[in-house]
Amino acid sequence: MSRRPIIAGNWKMHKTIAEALALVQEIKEAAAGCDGVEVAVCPPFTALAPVVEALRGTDIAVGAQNVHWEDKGAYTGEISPVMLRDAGCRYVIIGHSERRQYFGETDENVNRKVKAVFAQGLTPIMCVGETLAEREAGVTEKVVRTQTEAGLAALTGEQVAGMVIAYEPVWAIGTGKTASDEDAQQVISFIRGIVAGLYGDSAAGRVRIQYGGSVKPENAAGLMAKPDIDGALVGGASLEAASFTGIIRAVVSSE
Ligand SMILES: O=C(CO)COP(=O)(O)O
Repeated sequence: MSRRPIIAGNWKMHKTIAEALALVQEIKEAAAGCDGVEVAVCPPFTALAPVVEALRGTDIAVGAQNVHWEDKGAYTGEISPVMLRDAGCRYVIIGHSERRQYFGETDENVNRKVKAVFAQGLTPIMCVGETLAEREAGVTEKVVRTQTEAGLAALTGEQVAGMVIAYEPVWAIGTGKTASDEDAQQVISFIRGIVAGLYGDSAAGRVRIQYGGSVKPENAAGLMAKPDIDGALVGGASLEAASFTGIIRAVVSSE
């Protein structure tokens, strides 16, 4: 089963509109011809519509970094799936560890958001991953299983097959510490097994599962060469065109 890898840049809380437009212009030029992988950028909300406009006519997709589960209502400060579709998004990152850690995101809310995003025809990038304390306590699989099962509850097999899951060990995010290729492969293959148990082999064979956590041009090819790793969710290295496109090229050449 061949799955097209997806390299997505999670810009987090970085870039004004002008900076965002300058970055996507460079990415657009440098990523032209990298057809073997799908490329996506996830700017902050304020830059979504201008970035969508700047990327019109290219294959580069745009994603948001969070969403509310209701389509509209009295939820001051929130952004709905309808609004993200309206802005031209294709993807939505849901359940990032920074949202779990700093903003009280729960597994239950992740699941609500995943379902709400599908209802608007958008594709979730659902994040799971253990903290350092959890890894050291030997409960990585337990934590990842709980997050994955709760996040994927009550979906259809076709929905799961079409979505993206990102395995991001919290201890590897922004720390410069990357999971070894083998450790990342092991947990990602474990997640694929959970999907198989819940939704069958067909969905498990099609769902794309990314690795995220200090991915750089130097370590991307080794990670992507692993059989179950279908791309990367890139933080810091996605903020500069040279490093982001370096990752894309490393992945294209390892395919
Ligand atoms: O959180 C991440 C992507 O969502 C990873 O961030 P870094 O690539 O900066 O470690």
